[in-house]
Amino acid sequence: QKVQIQPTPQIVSQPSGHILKPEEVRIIGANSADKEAVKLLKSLFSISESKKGFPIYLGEKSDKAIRKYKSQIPNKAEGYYLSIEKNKIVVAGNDERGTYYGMQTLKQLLVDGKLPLLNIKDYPDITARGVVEGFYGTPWNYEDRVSQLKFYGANKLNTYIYGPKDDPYHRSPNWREPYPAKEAKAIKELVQVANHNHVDFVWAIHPGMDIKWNTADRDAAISKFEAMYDLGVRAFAVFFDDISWEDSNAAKQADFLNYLDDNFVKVKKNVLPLILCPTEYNKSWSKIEKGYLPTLGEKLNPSIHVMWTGDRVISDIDRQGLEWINQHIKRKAYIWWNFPVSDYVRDHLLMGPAYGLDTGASDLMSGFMSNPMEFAEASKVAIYSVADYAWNIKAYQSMEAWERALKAVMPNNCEMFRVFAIHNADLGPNGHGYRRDESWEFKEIAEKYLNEVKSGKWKVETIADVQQEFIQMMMSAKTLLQSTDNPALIDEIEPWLLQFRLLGESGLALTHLQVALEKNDKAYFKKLYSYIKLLKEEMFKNSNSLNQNPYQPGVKTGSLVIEPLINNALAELSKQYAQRYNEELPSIANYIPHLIYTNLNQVENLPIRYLHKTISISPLLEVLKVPANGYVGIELVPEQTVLHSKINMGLDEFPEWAKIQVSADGDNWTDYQGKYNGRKEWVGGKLEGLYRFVRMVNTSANEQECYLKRFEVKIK
Ligand SMILES: C=CCNC1=N[C@@H]2[C@@H](O)[C@H](O)[C@@H](CO)O[C@@H]2S1
Repeated sequence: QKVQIQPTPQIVSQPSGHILKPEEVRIIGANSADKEAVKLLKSLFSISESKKGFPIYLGEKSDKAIRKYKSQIPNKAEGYYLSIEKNKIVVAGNDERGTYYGMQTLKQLLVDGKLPLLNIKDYPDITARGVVEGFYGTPWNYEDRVSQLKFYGANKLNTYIYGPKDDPYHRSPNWREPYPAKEAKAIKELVQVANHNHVDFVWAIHPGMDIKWNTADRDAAISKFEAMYDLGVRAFAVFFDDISWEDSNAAKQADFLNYLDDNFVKVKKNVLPLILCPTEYNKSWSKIEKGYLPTLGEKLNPSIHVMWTGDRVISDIDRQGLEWINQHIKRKAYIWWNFPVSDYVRDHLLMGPAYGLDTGASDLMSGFMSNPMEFAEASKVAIYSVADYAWNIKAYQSMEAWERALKAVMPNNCEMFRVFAIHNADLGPNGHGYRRDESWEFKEIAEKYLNEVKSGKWKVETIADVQQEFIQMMMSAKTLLQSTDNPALIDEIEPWLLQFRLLGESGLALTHLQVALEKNDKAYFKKLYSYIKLLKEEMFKNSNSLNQNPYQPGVKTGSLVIEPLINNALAELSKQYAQRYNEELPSIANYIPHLIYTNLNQVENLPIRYLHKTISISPLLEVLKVPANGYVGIELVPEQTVLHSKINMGLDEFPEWAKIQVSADGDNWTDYQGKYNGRKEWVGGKLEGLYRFVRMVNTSANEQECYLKRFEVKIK
């Protein structure tokens, strides 16, 4: 039988039977072996004081206790040799972390009081593997982080990079200031938890918003690093991402990093190599001829890592893209993979498989970090898969890892969790154009069902298949809401569970509309229709009260297949009702008629929200580049009376290069007079007449930049 080990080991022998868990064990090498490994071993077995216990040899390749097995140990950082035999067990690490990982594997193999007889030679493909808490939004809390660090230890992830954008002591305005006592204490404790789980705690500083290239700010960074060093931090990063491009001077950034390297990292000796998050951090933003990346490649001390998100901000990672970047930065890219981060699609959860990762790229990366969602527990599904990928790249299978991840996160309800996860994977339309597959096992039935609804010739078994899926959604939501195996997870995803249950229920009711038509029961149809309306009103209420945030407020679930299926079938069946009974029912399918209006491909996929007569563009987190005659705005379908508009471009005053304009036909434009309010937002008032377009346009002759923090229009 095949043993299942996470992450997938490099070399495992075929098990030749098993032994029962020894009553008592004797540890040979306890005082020289890695102490966390010893602690883990003692937590698994009862230790006999006398000589008669079952021998477990534990230690690193330089230890006497395992000298006999030295030649079996892979000569790779964090590698280990594990052998489970009838009369002994050997856990031998190439280094301390290797021994610890050998013990983590042994722990996984101890199932139902039995151990398989086998031997393993194992080691990681990628040196630095883990998570960068680098998202916008509510930073993880202390308990989240402790739980994460333990999860990383168990899954052989060795790095956690602390860089939450919304921590004012990581970024502006207080990157120069030491943490207040309470926060400092928490970080000190987290570093200790990290050490107990063999995770390198990397503290990142983000000076880019207001750094001055002078000795004062250089030394401010050093003194902040010293303060973090005093809290136990032994690994550091410097982030220059998402800042205005004037400050993205590669030579200055490189000098700054080299100065920190020469005057802090190299001086301290026990500090890991520095990590830089560059401004030009993906290929779509790079203009090699301008020299940003080549300058970093030339000037940065060779030991400094350079982070990279791939061909785009949110991107698959492949060999070709890695070869491209590595040649320019003259080192192996340290990947910051923007999955399952959802800070640009906050109304969605990303619970699907981690795919789009090249299994032929193990020699091209120095690090692989997942940038997760603000929901720590929910992010573990993807983080688990990233752990499997980064440890053994060629063996990685995203779907298989995903199945195991679901079980790891919800051990007692993984089947119900799977129903939820499979229908909560895609992000919906977004500014990055990044999409994920969703409901892939239901798509075919959904297609068949909708075609049968349209033709009016539906089959009972198709309806039964669809009813089964909708009922399972309700069962999943209810079971998970009442589950106890991971309460922190349920707290995080509760809004989506409530929505998921209602979506399933509305789907089920929908199938009964067909029953009503079959029985020619007009009254029943109308009762069902108003029932579905009630369900949708409750979903609307959820979406306007839960998970509220200034970016993508609300709760979207099943948005790729299930929700459109229900809306399309509903529209179709109410049409059939109208034809049969010559009576129109009020439309309750929730489509938004209004559109984004732009010639900028950075924002062409941004979703439009429509709520209480206000139409708004989903905000962008990154810097928006607007070439001459570039514009972004809203197309009102059909034309409307504009009552009020608000636009926030993240600039202190309204730029002279921009104009706000309106038009009825998209050809003749009129200036829309407005002014800045106290919150540096442009505000425009009521307009006479009907308009179809409202836009911001760059009327200058050069490319300009701004942010798109808010763009909304209120109609009559
Ligand atoms: C290699 C550097 C990556 N830096 C990034 N900063 C931003 C992150 O803070 C966001 O979470 C992420 C998703 O919205 O987009 C870019 S990715």
